[in-house]
Amino acid sequence: MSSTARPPVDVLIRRIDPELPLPEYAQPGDAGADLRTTVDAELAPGERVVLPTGVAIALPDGYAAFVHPRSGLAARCGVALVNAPGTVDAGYRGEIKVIVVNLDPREAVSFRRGDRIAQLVIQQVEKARFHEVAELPGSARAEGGFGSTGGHAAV
Ligand SMILES: O=c1ccn([C@H]2C[C@H](O)[C@@H](COP(=O)(O)OP(=O)(O)OP(=O)(O)O)O2)c(=O)[nH]1
Ligand SMILES: [Mg+2]
Repeated sequence: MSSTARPPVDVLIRRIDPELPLPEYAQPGDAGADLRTTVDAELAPGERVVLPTGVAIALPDGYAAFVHPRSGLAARCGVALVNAPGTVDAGYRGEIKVIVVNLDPREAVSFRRGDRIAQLVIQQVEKARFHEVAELPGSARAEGGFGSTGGHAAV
């Protein structure tokens, strides 16, 4: 059977921390490559921290990388990313960082150097050319916003 998978995009990566493994896809079909923290950290309930990952990348033009949370950490420990998904621009050459928050109301959470804390999803992104107009074309939704289709109180 022939595969319909597209070939992976080539991304240059620089190891800032030479001892830790590069980001890896845990399973062949995974969308995100796991990122590791290079430092230990303990977060009290409600505390946030910026964790370094020890890697920097150069994406091709027309791509971006998105720093997504790991669902297991969220479900087990209440760990979220403050800016999820974090956006890594194609032109960014600095170390990828992860802005982690402990949303558990009672328990502290600990990370050890090398722990997988987030996942990096690489995607093609469109660039818009904005055309200013006085009136936008009509649509079924029109200006109906949050909750306007029912189920929650409309804002
Ligand atoms: O989770 C993240 C999000 C961003 N970045 C890096 C890559 C990105 O290209 C840069 C800027 O991110 P963003 O544009 O989201 O932040 P900003 O506050 O708008 O900063 P800037 O004014 O530098 O664009 O920071 C990370 O390392 N991790
Ligand atoms: Mg920005």
